[in-house]
Amino acid sequence: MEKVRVSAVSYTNTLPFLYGLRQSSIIHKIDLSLDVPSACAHKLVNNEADLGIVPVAALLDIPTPQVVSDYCLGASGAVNSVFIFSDKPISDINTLRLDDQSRTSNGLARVLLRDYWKRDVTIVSEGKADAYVEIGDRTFGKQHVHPYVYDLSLYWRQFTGLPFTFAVWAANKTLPNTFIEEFNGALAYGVAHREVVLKALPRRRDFDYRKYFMEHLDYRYDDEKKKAVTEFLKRMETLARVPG
Ligand SMILES: C=C(O[C@@H]1C=C(C(=O)O)C=C[C@H]1O)C(=O)O
Repeated sequence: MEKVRVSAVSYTNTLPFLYGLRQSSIIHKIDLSLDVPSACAHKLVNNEADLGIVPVAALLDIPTPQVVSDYCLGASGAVNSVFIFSDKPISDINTLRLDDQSRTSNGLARVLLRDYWKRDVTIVSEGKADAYVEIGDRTFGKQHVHPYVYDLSLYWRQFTGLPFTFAVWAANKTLPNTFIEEFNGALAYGVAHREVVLKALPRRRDFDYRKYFMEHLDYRYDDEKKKAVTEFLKRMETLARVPG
């Protein structure tokens, strides 16, 4: 069999998955690339990869996405790495800049603004804005940089009562069952060995990696997270397309 082209997210949140894949013989059966989430989505949509941890917002652009795993990048409440940062309260912002590394969180910010905060805000892809979306490691330790900080999966929970799913392991084609089972087993191993991954991370005063891996991120793709995907995509589909 040809190697399966796999696109994984290049952020800390994915390290447990990478550990699992690298500890397994599956690593010899894949061509692994590490990409920011928007690039991962682009690869899956354009068939430049076969399998990836796909931002759920991009599932709308893949003709027949096949979710292959019981693991995801999700959160049951605050995730501590997906924010709207602002110098004004949400009630006063008129413009929002999106994060070009994101697909899902950009959509989540817009859904929450419209449906939860009931705000009609102009979206910009670049340049100056009253507030901005930012995701991933760049946000670590940044909660004190701006006076207003909104952790988006926390507000989603307050709005819907549901956890949130940012990205799922999905393929854009049917892959052999034996491969999927082995792949999923490797992911499970990685999630079960988060402590080992934690030991290799540097200590930082302004960010608690242990809490991030063990409490904020929730890797299980369970029924509530599936419900969250359905609910989120239903709302996302009704957003106007923005350039970029
Ligand atoms: C929790 C996170 O979830 C992510 C956010 C994504 C998005 O906004 O498209 C996609 C994958 C995840 O990396 C994060 O990046 O910090």
